[in-house]
Amino acid sequence: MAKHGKVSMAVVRRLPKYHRYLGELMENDIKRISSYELSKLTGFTASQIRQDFNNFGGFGQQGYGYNVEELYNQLGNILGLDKGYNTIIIGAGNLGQAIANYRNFDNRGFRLIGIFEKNPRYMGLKIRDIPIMDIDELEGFSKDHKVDIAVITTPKEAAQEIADRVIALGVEAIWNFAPVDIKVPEGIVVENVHLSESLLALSFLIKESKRESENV
Ligand SMILES: NC(=O)c1ccc[n+]([C@@H]2O[C@H](COP(=O)([O-])OP(=O)(O)OC[C@H]3O[C@@H](n4cnc5c(N)ncnc54)[C@H](O)[C@@H]3O)[C@@H](O)[C@H]2O)c1
Repeated sequence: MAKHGKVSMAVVRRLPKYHRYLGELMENDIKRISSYELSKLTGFTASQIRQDFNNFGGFGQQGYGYNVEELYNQLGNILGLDKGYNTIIIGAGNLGQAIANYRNFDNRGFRLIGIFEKNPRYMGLKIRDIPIMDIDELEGFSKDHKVDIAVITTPKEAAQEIADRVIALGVEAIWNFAPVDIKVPEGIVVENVHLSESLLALSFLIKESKRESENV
């Protein structure tokens, strides 16, 4: 299993789920929770949860469980949500616009500061007050703004070139939606979101579940 620092990627993938459930518990004014209750919510075993948290020193207290708000904040810090990231989107088509319109990313510290496009018909338009700019303005823009994350929502043919371009400008993290595995130098992080791969996995699961019910 791949590791990120000392922590395995499997743990990294579970952290956002814990964080989301804890956020919901806070909304419902629940102050503390045992690992058993957290396991019923998340579907992970209680020992898995304790092991996961032990990677970061462990947070619970024997006989008390976890303080929901404290754990939520600590996991948020571990996920880096306390930092705040300047984010740009490249490709203002269907998906780029949908992401730009989603306010929740901003609420979590992913500040959208610019949208870039090559199609002239989008120039001068804004999404939630963020201007859509010509892709040729990217270099000038990044002289005045520190960009932490670039979201790539261009067709796959343009994705690698866009990635190289933003990396040359100092961007260290890419959230890539184009169905291509972008190559990056060491030290640059990429999170690929390949929606069609997820859909194919769903198709497989449908097939398996039908097969199992037919065999019952
Ligand atoms: N829409 C979805 O639900 C979905 C699902 C799975 C995967 N994807 C992937 O996400 C990406 C975007 O999909 P979409 O549906 O939004 O496509 P789209 O065609 O609506 O939008 C892509 C936009 O990128 C722009 N673009 C192209 N080259 C560019 C460049 N060099 N610089 C700046 N902008 C450039 C185009 O002008 C266009 O506006 C694609 O790679 C697609 O395969 C989308």
